[in-house]
Amino acid sequence: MLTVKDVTLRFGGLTAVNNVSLTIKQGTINGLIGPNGAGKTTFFNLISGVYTPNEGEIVFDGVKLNGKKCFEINHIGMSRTYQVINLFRKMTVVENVMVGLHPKMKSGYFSAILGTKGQREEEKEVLEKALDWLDFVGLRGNAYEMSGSLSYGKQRLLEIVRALASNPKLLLLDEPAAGMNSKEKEELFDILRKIQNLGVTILMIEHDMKLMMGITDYIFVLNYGKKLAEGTPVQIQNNPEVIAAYLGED
Ligand SMILES: Nc1ncnc2c1ncn2[C@@H]1O[C@H](COP(=O)(O)OP(=O)(O)OP(=O)(O)O)[C@@H](O)[C@H]1O
Repeated sequence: MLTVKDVTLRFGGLTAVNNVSLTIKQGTINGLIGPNGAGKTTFFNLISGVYTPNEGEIVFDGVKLNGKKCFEINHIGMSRTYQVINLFRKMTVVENVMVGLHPKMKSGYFSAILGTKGQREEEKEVLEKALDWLDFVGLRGNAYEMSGSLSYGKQRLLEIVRALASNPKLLLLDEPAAGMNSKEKEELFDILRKIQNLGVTILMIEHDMKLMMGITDYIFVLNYGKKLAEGTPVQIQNNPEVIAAYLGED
């Protein structure tokens, strides 16, 4: 569903992503790992349209992405979360999810201003859908709290569900478990499985190796901008080059 071919991105003299090729299969959970500065977030920024590659090609669901803007890529079915939490902190939890749903609303700008019956009904539908999504990640009880007042782990879940609300085919998660305690990580594990069961493909950056090795079908390893290895979690854990560069002997 996603094919990246010989992609390179340079920041001046620094080659942050260096001739990387990979393929992601529909319905799988994929990990992207590697040491700090390896180019993982830059790689996410490339496939989600924040940057355009200097060289190479990115094809998603049959569409070439090079040169497309983030919102266009979102429309064709890719959504993402960020390493730094990026919620509307002064909006309620449910409103944050409604923002994720709004691009799908049918009624136009003028009916929104005039508050027509159709528009009010659609708002109600959007609210109900948003509440259903909150149920999906166990946040319905927090629906009317300010999102900025949620615990860190819950804010991460809210980011994920907001990204999911636009019904992506591919979901990119940048360090979803960062700052979570072990109970929250267990919940995240179950939620990731549920997302996979919805038919959504996942690519995630994560430093928690227990979570990564337990949940992913396939892992890609970056080191100094280059792809060092790819394989199943067992293959990656036993790869001497990956152990030397990133995982360590333990
Ligand atoms: N906008 C930018 N301008 C210049 N250099 C950048 C920019 N963004 C990232 N870099 C550099 O590109 C390299 C890759 O960074 P990137 O953030 O993609 O790594 P990462 O693998 O995500 O690291 P981490 O695990 O620390 O988040 C680093 O050397 C970084 O300093």
